[in-house]
Amino acid sequence: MSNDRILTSRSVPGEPGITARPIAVRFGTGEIAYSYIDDVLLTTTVDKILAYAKRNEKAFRPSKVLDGIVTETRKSISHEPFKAYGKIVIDLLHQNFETICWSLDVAQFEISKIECQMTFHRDGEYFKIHKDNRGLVTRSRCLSYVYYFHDEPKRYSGGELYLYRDDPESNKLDKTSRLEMIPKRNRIVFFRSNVYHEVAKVECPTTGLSGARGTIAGWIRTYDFNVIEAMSGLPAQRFRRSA
Ligand SMILES: O=C(O)CCC(=O)C(=O)O
Ligand SMILES: [Fe+2]
Repeated sequence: MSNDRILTSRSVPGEPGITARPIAVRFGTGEIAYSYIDDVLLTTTVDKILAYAKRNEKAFRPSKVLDGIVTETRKSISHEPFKAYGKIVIDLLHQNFETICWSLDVAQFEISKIECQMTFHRDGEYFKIHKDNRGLVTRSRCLSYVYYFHDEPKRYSGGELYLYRDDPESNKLDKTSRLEMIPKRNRIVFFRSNVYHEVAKVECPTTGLSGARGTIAGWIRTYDFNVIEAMSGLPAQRFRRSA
C-alpha cells in the first residue's frame, strides 16, 4: 500500500524487557490508519505476562463500557488498572511517542496520562463497534494502543480488530470502509481514539485464559483543550487539568 510507512522504534534505556526492534508499519489511509510495531517485547517477557495473567485469573472482572457492564456491546474480562507489566508498555509508548504520532499524522501533544488495562476475549467474546473517546470522562483520550499476546501456538481464531471511517458527508459510520488487523502475538497497534473500531467474535476451543486473546490496551490522554476538541469534535471545557 503506497500509504504505508516504515518507522523506527526505540528501545527503552534500562528496560531489559523491551527489544529494540527497528520497524513499525502503518496501514490504511487518512484517519482510519493504524500502525504497529512487531516483536516489541522479549519473548521471555511475553511468557511472563501470560504467566502473570494466569496466576491472577481471579482478579479479572467482566469488562465495562461507559455505562457499566453491557454485554450486548462488550463481552470479555479485564483487569484494571493494570500495574504489573503495564510500566513496560507505558515506557515504550513514551519512548516512541514521536514515532507513533508521526505514523498516524497526529501532531505531538502534551501527555497527561496513559491508561492501561489487561483484557482477555475468550470463546464467543467480542467488542462491538465503538469509539474510545465519546464520553465526558473519556474525551481526553487521543491515541489508543493495543498490545497482543496469547499462548503459542495460537489457539483462537476470529478476534480481528476492524477499523471504520466516518463518512465525511453524513458524519456517520461507514461500514463499507472496514480495515482489518489480525492480532499477532507480541505486536502493539496504535490508532486514533476517534476512529470507530470493533473486536470480532473470538472462537477458542479452550477454557479460561489458556489460548484466549490477551491484550494490554489503553489510551494516551492530553490536558490540551484544543487537542481534545480537535480530536474528539466535542467541547472540552468541562475538563479540569487532572482529567
Ligand atoms: O482488543 C482490541 O483489539 C481492541 C480493544 C478496544 O477496542 C478497547 O479496549 O477499547
Ligand atoms: Fe476500543
